[in-house]
Amino acid sequence: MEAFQLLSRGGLNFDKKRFKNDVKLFQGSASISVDKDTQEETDGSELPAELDFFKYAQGGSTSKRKAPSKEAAQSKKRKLSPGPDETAAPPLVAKQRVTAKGSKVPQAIETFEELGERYGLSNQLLANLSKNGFSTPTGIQSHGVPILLDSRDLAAIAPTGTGKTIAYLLPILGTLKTPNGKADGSGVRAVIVAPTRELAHQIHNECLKLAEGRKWRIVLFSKATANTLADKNVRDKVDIIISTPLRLVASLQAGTLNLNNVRHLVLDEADRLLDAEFLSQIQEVVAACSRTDIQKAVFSATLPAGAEKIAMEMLRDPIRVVVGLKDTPLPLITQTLTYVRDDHSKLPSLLQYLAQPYNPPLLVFTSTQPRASSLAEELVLNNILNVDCLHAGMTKKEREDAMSRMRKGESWVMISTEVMARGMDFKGVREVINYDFPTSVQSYVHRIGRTGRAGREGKAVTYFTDDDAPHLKTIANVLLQSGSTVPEWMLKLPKPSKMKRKSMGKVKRAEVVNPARKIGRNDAIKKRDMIAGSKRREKKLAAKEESKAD
Ligand SMILES: Nc1ncnc2c1ncn2[C@@H]1O[C@H](COP(=O)(O)OP(=O)(O)OP(=O)(O)O)[C@@H](O)[C@H]1O
Repeated sequence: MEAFQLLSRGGLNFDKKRFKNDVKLFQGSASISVDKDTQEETDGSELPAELDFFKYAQGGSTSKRKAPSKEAAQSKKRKLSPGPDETAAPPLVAKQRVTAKGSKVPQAIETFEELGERYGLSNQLLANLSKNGFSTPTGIQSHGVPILLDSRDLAAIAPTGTGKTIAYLLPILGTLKTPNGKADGSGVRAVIVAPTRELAHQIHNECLKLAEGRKWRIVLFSKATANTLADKNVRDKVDIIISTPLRLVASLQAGTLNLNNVRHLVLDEADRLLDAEFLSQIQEVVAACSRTDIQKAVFSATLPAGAEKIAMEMLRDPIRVVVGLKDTPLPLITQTLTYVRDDHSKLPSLLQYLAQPYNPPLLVFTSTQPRASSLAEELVLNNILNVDCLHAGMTKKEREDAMSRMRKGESWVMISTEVMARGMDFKGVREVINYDFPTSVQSYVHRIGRTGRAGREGKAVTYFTDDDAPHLKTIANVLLQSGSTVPEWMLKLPKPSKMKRKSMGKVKRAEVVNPARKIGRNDAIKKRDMIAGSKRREKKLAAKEESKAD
């Protein structure tokens, strides 16, 4: 059985003693990095003297550490080899614990074929699963699919990259049966909501692959398609809409969309959709889905208590499934917390990191759009190859182009903001760098979850400065929970107050990552082109000289 399935499958009693060798394999990764001008290396027991965190901590030592740099050794082994999707699955693994709470929980499946026997899932759907390489269900698929096919409401919490998309798409397609609502009256029958355009697009693609061979009309809701669907005759033939909340609400308010035949409503990245920014839009969508027998499901890798309460109130007699530990990254991701003295020291640290062989594509998260653009420019000016940037301040076309380069493996370093943190599935991303500290545990879990997908190994590095220190313990606990070892002094830091927790990652940072450089984007591009031109001329000249010598 593939490592991915093993890792993410259910198994109610995870016996740590019995699997102690596997457990060991998961441990020993939170560490510690490179000691040059701007970064300090720390190990499990001692605190670098320069770190002034004792103002937060009670106890610990001030002596300098002497631990060897495990990171440096590892980086020597790294190869610069862009190849988005070919990473091998890891050789281990332990089963993840699954808890399913609710009344009359349906039995989980072991194989997709059981769905044919138990629920009459069509051979075509089963064939499409296998055609896409989905031979064995993951944990959330084993447990979640029967629940949804039993027409139950579901709150599903499962780690990043463990196949939640298929867990809700498969039952929807399995239940819709005939296309164009012939048997079910007219009008859209399923709505899937996602927080970003890019994620909605990705879900749409997954849905098309799974639906291949059937004539279901599956629409990615955009300005253009919303206009087309304003015509009721067209709209009535649509089976599934995949959309961001705002787009749906705009059409509902314009009276050009009707959701009163919707039988399935899925909120992907539910905690994000139920936060203050989206909540009223989601409430409007839910209210518009007026069928009393509608099935609702919420999915996410994280579901903090507040969001869970709202979700549970929205669902009817729900079953709550949790795979692994809530709000916890997969142990497949090697996590590192790296000290950098201050914000200005991050750029040299990153350049130093990129000067070593690394595994592209690499995803780098900044806290704001201007910082993402500024960092991308700086990398280009420093001759880093194939740098790209994607944030919500870019035009639709720019975002689509950046996505397309990323999918084709043409981007080696992608700089982004929270917009890319959730749901995006680039299987080949092997390294994530949190250039700016995440704003919450959830943000951390989702950002680093862009690597370590579908059973592959990944690596996540998080830079922290003195300003981030009050929140270090919160993230250190996440590392610990996911099986990484964490320096003891970090765990001795006091717990931040509720007030403090809210300020996590919200340090005031300059818009430009290199304040020494005050040039605009155009100047940066000009300079890059000039450098490239001069290199080309040099090469030409050298070639001429060579041929003369011959
Ligand atoms: N049964 C399966 N076997 C093998 N691969 C699978 C299976 N199900 C899904 N995958 C693959 O796993 C990857 C991750 O799936 P998906 O994007 O649905 O994860 P997710 O749990 O929704 O992650 P996130 O929380 O980040 O949104 C995808 O590339 C998908 O094709």
